[in-house]
Amino acid sequence: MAESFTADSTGFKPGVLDRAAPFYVAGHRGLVGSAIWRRLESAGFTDLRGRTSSELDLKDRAAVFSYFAEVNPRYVVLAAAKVGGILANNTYPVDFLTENLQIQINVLDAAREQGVERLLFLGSSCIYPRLAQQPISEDSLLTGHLEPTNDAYAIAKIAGIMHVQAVRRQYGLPWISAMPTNLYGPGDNFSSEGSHVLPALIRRYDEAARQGLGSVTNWGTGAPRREFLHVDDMAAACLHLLEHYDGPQQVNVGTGSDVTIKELAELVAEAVGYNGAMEWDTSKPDGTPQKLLDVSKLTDAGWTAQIPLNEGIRDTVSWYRNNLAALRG
Ligand SMILES: NC(=O)C1=CN([C@@H]2O[C@H](COP(=O)(O)OP(=O)(O)OC[C@H]3O[C@@H](n4cnc5c(N)ncnc54)[C@H](OP(=O)(O)O)[C@@H]3O)[C@@H](O)[C@H]2O)C=CC1
Ligand SMILES: C[C@H]1O[C@H](OP(=O)(O)OP(=O)(O)OC[C@H]2O[C@@H](n3cnc4c(=O)[nH]c(N)nc43)[C@H](O)[C@@H]2O)[C@@H](O)[C@@H](O)C1=O
Repeated sequence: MAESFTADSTGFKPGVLDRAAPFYVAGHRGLVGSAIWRRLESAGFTDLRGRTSSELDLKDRAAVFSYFAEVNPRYVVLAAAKVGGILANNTYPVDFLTENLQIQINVLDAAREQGVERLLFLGSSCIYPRLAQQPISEDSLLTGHLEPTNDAYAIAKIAGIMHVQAVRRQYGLPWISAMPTNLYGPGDNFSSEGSHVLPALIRRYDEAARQGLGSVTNWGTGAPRREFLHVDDMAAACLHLLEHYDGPQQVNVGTGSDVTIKELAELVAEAVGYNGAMEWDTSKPDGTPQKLLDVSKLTDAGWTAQIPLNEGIRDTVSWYRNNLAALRG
C-alpha cells in the first residue's frame, strides 16, 4: 500500500497556518484534543471551535453536516474517536469498529463537502501487523496479520487513512494522517478497567502507596515492550505536521524508544513513592509483543519529541493527584 500510491497533487505550500481562521478540533475535551487545543491557543489561534459529544454526536451524519455548514472551518483535526486500552478493545470490538467508522466517515465527508483546506486524521500504531519488523516503518502497513486484541479498531483506523488518501487523489485536498504511538499525560482516562496501561498504573500505584499495600498486581507478564509519548509532544507534532508535511502516506509519531511494561511499572512506582512488591496477572492479555515506531519520516519533516518519559510520568502523577477529587466525582 505505502510504496504504490497513485500520484496526487495538492498544491500545498509549507508555512504557518492563518491564526485567525476557524479551526475545528473534533474531540477537544479528550486527552489528545485538549492538548491540541492548548497548543493552538499558545501558538496564537483565535478562532478555535469544539463541541462535546452531548452537544454534537459525530455519529449523527445530518448533525455533522449542519455543524460544518455553520462553522465552515478552514482547518480540522479529527481527535474524536472511541478509544480504550487492551481490555476495552478486546471486549467491545463492534463498538470500536462501528463508532470509529461512523465518526470518521461523517467528519471526513462533511469536511470534504465544505472544502476544508487542511485536515489531520489521527490513527494509531496498532494499525501495523502484530509481528511487524521493529522499529515499525510506515511501509509495513498491510503487510501482515493484525493483533487480535485490537483488530476491529485497527481496521477502522486503516479505513480512515485510505479515506484521506482517496480525498487527496479525487479532490486534490492536502489532508494528512498521523499515527501516534501510546500516549499519556494530563486529562487521560484513569478508569481501572477501560484505560491504557500508564494511567491504570498511576492510579493503582498511587492507591497502593496511600493504603500502604504490600504488593501490586499488574496485567499480563510485564514482558511486552511499548513506546510512550507525552500528549503535549503529540500536540506539538500535530501542529508541526499541519504546517510542514504534505503527502499521502501516514506519518508515525513517537519518541523512537520503548520500555517493557515491567520497567514502566517500576518508573511509576518510583514516581509515586511506592516500595512494595510487583505481581502479574497472566490471565490478562499481553497484546502485541512490541510496538516501537520508526520515526525517521517525522524527524526528516523537522520534529522530534522533547519530554523524557520519567519527567512526563512525574508531570502526569502530579496532574492526577491535583485532579483526584474531580476524577472521583
Ligand atoms: N490515547 C492513546 O494512547 C492514543 C490515542 N490515539 C488516537 O488519538 C485520538 C484521540 O484519542 P484520546 O484523546 O486518547 O481519546 P479520548 O477518549 O481521551 O477522547 C476522545 C474524544 O472523542 C470524543 N468523542 C467520542 N465519541 C464521540 C462522538 N460520538 N461524538 C462526538 N465526540 C466524540 C469525546 O468527546 P466528549 O469528551 O465530549 O465525550 C472525547 O473528547 C483518537 O483518534 C485515538 O485513536 C492514537 C494512539 C494512542
Ligand atoms: C494505544 C493502544 O492501546 C491498546 O493497545 P496496547 O498497547 O496493548 O495498550 P494498553 O495500554 O492497554 O496495554 C499495554 C500493555 O500493558 C499491560 N498492562 C499491565 N497492566 C495494565 C493495566 O492495568 N491496564 C492496561 N490497560 N494494560 C496493562 C497490558 O497487558 C499490555 O501488555 C489498544 O487499545 C490499541 O488499539 C491502541 O491503539
